[in-house]
Amino acid sequence: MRIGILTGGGDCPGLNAVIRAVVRTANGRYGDSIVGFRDGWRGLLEDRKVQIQNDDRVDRLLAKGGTMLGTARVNPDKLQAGIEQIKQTLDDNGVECLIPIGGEGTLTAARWLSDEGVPVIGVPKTIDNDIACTDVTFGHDTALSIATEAIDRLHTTAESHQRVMLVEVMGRHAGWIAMNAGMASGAHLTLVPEEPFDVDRVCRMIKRRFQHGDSHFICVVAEGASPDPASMTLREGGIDEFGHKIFTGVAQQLGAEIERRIGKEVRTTVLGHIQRGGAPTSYDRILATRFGVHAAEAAHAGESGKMVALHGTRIDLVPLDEATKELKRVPEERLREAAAFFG
Ligand SMILES: Nc1ncnc2c1ncn2[C@@H]1O[C@H](COP(=O)(O)OP(=O)(O)OP(=O)(O)O)[C@@H](O)[C@H]1O
Ligand SMILES: O=P(O)(O)OC[C@H]1O[C@](O)(CO)[C@@H](O)[C@@H]1O
Ligand SMILES: [Mg+2]
Repeated sequence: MRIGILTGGGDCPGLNAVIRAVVRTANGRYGDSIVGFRDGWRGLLEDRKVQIQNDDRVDRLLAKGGTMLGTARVNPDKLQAGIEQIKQTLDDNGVECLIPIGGEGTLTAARWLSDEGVPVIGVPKTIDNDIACTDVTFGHDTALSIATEAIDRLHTTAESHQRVMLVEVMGRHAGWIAMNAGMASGAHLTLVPEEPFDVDRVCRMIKRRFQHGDSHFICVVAEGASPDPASMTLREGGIDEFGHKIFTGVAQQLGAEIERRIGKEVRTTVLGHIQRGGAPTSYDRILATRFGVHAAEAAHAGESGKMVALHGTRIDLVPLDEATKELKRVPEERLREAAAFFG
């Protein structure tokens, strides 16, 4: 059998571990050959590929961050217009099943292809952990560890200067990184995209904490968090060529507003792409590896239109249709748990 593989959307620690596991399983167990397409869907539109051998080089990918195949975003309209080209490239390369590894965008495109009759098995990735139908995506644990360590460090410098520290973490539509990192590092407030925040309430919490004699205030802010429009207006950034909202720095703007309203000294740290770079944690290496093994097995078993998913400790197959219907946001009860430590 011949399997195609690609990585799409933002990179994420563990992508290489999936590629390695697909190759080791499909080739080692069944003698399948694997062709990798470069730079996400773009590689399929432009027929840019690499034959991936089951060799030492691939074996050493386990702990390496990033993706050996490269990744890219493609305007969804251009992608749709190129669907015949993609099918042609797959035919020309004798691909019998495609394994796209990506977030909700990549997996939505995978679903289109599957609807067009192309055998596809998706693998969910994203540090944001916002893919439905799977308990967790690989990459999240690594990003969380990096964010937690950073916030741990901010505690000591904030205490020394009696400052308010705002830490902006990734999380475009969902606040999983913010909420989990906030809880793991003992932050005093976490702001997430799921709930608009009220600036006056944030200011009241800060004032109260200092009035009680506490010496610092740490607030984790997801990049996609936004204020209640009645309480503050964020700068507009517009939409990029791939259809994504351009963020204008919510933490920085909130920090300026806090200083203006209550005169407290604020410092803002934006963790940015540091959260996505470097080696995956052992948890992510294992999850990515298990996803890769199961994706290869599913492809070989003739499954299609499915995504591998973690349920408890088991890896299952779920319909791509279900997985791409809506994003997995932080539910109310998790926000309530986190709120027990606010203030
Ligand atoms: N709604 C959509 N329908 C079809 N294809 C899409 C859609 N959204 C995105 N895509 C395609 O999938 C590619 C990857 O999507 P996107 O940039 O959102 O990354 P992703 O896979 O969701 O990962 P990330 O977690 O970084 O967002 C896009 O560049 C585009 O080609
Ligand atoms: O690498 P880029 O294109 O700046 O994308 C950043 C986005 O990708 C993610 O890391 C993953 O979806 C988001 O958290 C973030 O908003
Ligand atoms: Mg996306």
